[in-house]
Amino acid sequence: MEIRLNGITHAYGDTAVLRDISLAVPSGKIVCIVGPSGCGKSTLLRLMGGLEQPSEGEILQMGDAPSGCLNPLTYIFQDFALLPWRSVRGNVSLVLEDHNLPKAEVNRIISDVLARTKLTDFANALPKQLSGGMKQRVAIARALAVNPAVMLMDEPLSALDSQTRELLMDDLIALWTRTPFTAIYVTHNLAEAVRLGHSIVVLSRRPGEIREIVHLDQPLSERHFGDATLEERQHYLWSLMRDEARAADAELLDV
Ligand SMILES: Nc1ncnc2c1ncn2[C@@H]1O[C@H](COP(=O)(O)OP(=O)(O)OP(=O)(O)O)[C@@H](O)[C@H]1O
Repeated sequence: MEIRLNGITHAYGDTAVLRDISLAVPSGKIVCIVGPSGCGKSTLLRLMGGLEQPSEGEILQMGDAPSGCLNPLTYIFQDFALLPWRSVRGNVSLVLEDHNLPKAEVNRIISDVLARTKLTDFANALPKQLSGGMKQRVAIARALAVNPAVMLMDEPLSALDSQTRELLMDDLIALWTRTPFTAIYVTHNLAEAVRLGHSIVVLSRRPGEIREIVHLDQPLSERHFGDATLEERQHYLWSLMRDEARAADAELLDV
């Protein structure tokens, strides 16, 4: 399934947050969204997920969801949002409970997503026993369990330390390489954007407008930490954002 945004403009009261955003998120690709603090990245994700309606413009879902899709649009947040009293398996099974699936199918799905996220040996552990990186892998397993058409990822790695972030990026690349998924990935972190994005949408400061869409052709599986081409792209992104980020920072301090 592809998502298309046509002329999305959004305001909260008198505060203009997004202006005239038109964008296509192709099936099987990861589109990153970067931009200065407060430019409307999370708002854009909420609009795409249908949690809020835009003031102007339309958001289209084109094409069919994948077979076996139980929830077309699924969020992954930075705070994991796990139920502390449920095991890893119990947190994943939660999203399958209202779908009247045969028990054997539920077990098959859970075993599959735990294997894909390397959590099989931790199926019975409670969240408090897990590191931050493992907790986020549970959240990813839970998202994959519903076989979503599009994953809406809001700063999914930003609560993790830099080494764990590297490991999770490798995991996400391995997951995507095995079975390509469609994702919109909001991040502050330009290193994440150039590692994971097939394209990177650079927003201006609020009200967020598209400054540029940067396309990266290098296959995800060939993108590695310290890669010179990626570093060059990262510098380019920062050159697009630097002045606006400084202005947005000053604006926030004035409030
Ligand atoms: N429900 C709301 N009601 C009123 N204003 C809101 C609401 N949600 C967000 N805003 C405002 O809209 C603007 C954009 O917020 P948003 O969280 O989308 O930006 P962001 O780019 O994701 O920010 P950050 O980079 O800090 O995570 C901010 O000024 C924020 O205060």
